Amino acid sequence: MSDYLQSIHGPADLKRFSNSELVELAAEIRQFLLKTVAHTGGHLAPNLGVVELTLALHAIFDSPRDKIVWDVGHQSYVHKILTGRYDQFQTLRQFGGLSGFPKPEESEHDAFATGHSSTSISAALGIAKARDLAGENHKVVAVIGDGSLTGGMAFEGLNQLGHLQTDMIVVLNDNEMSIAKNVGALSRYLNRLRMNPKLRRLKSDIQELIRKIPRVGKVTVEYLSKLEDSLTYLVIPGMFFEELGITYLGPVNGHDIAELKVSLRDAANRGGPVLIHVLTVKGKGYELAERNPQRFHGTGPFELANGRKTEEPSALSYTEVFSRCIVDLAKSEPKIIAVTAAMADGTGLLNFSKHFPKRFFDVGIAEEHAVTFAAGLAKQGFHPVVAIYSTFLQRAYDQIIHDVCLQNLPVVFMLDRAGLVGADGPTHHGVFDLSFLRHIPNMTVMAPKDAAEFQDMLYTALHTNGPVAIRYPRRAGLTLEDALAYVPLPLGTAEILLEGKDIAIVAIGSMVSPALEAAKLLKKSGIDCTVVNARFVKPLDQALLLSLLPNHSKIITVEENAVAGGFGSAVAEFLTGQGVTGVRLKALGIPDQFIAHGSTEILLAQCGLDAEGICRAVRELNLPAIGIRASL
Ligand SMILES: Cc1ncc(C[n+]2csc(CCOP(=O)(O)OP(=O)(O)O)c2C)c(N)n1
Ligand SMILES: CC(=O)[C@@H](O)[C@H](O)COP(=O)(O)O
Ligand SMILES: [Mg+2]
Repeated sequence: MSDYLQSIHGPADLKRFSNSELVELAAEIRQFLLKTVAHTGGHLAPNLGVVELTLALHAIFDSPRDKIVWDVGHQSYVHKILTGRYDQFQTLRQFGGLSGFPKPEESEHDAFATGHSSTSISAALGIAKARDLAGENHKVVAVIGDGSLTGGMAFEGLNQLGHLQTDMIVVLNDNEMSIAKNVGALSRYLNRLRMNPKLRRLKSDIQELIRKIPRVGKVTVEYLSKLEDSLTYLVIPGMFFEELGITYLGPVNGHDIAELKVSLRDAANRGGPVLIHVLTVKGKGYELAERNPQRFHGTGPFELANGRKTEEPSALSYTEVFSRCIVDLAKSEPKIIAVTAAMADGTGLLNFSKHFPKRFFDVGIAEEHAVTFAAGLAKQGFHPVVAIYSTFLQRAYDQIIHDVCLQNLPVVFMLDRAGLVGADGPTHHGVFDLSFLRHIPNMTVMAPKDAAEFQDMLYTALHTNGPVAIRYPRRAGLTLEDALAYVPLPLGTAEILLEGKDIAIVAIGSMVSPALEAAKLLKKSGIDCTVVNARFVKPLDQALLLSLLPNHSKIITVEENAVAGGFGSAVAEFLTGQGVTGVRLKALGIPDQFIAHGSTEILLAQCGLDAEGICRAVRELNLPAIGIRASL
């Protein structure tokens, strides 16, 4: 095994490497990736697949002068290692350590921050246009996966790229995988290109032949060039990218550094928009990941020898509860349809897809489409359940308003990963959904305090004639006595869990449990709290809130969502709207800043959203204030 990595401080150091040395370096990087990610966890398989591609990119281009934009950015580890972050790499995804995604604050080589998919072509085009407007001269490369290419934004970018004819390269990293096997007509199309290298050779043979015919006047040249087009379309149906005005190169073997370098150089020399179709193997070089790339797409720490997770997640997660219940409920309710945007496993719908293949739709990475598709189903009498991580639903804000809520359609939104998600960091924290959903007319918004209540909420949502969102966190460790039991909840009803007299803590969802814990601790120091499980952010339990007022002049709300516009705001709006004065209100939640990556325990504590933090806030609020009394 070579020992080159230590000596690479930046991509400039790569320029002196021969192709055979780069091959050795690729092997060394793979070992380093495996050793480190087995310890830290992270997106292993995507990175193992792009080792040669990243080496070739940095060997040909001159970062940071040339800009490389990584789509999603979960495959940027090799780029990080080669751009001066080798020494810090063992801090990957840990609090205070390297981010798992490109981050311009971290390095000048990270040309653009990413985390959500399908943005790279648009961002790179903007960067390339800015270069042209400023009269600068450098190259811009977008690296996008075949999964991310299914996102609508990618096509919006390609559409403008073909129109503007900007000098820019799109590297399409095609490993036939999204997180799961890539699906859809586009994937089928790429497959045809991939399977047809012979036809591609035939195309260049035809072009070569026509070029060799002696020129006999303009008309003949035009005729021949039309003939070339027709023959091309004849042998390769739908040369989609070229039709858009983007030169298509490939397919290229993404594990052959020499071939990659030739293609990248060729693309750079051509100028104008070029797409290079690169074929890679997700998980390359680690047999277990090659065999099961989905398992190693994103992984926690694991044992290298057998791939087993070092820390098995404790007990039950909300995802698992959902997975079981939706199958159970769908057995007696044939109108239930499940929709995912490329996250069948992550959202717990894999189970459903096996039980009800005809009632399950993976639409690809296309959250906007998923929501409007569900709206169409609902309009025709079905009851779609759209399971999308909170952070990715941000994409579909307009579709929720315009296509679902405006028509009051019964679509159920299952917002997994709501709140702080931990190691993925600010691009993935789901801390805005309560704010962006609760103000939409017709929408019902709920958040469960535990697994049993979660089941009741799912049942209630499926028996509500209008849009409903249920948001729940990534964290596991739930218990459930009665596996499949459902109690319908009257909409907009909260519950008092603990009666006290000094202060009311009104908590929602994941914050109910730390609120109860805080109340226990506070009781020991003589502060007697009422604890309310709000259950609904919309409709609010207005009667219960008003009933607190005679005995509580201090109310504290707690939510794992941005304070701005969230649950606490809803309570404050309601109380001020009622003309209530003299109540001291405090809203605890995510402050007005992006929260870093790290363990959720650390992050929650940092935001004051653990029992200790709630105690602190209660004590502060409980300090005597002169002349304040609640009144209606
Ligand atoms: C908008 C959005 N939806 C979903 C995801 C979750 N996600 C992350 S990577 C990924 C698959 C991407 O596939 P591809 O681009 O082909 O990259 P690969 O992992 O195969 O290298 C998905 C669905 C995301 N990051 N952003
Ligand atoms: C890169 C990406 O967006 C996903 O792979 C995400 O990291 C998955 O998160 P979970 O591990 O919470 O499913
Ligand atoms: Mg892929």
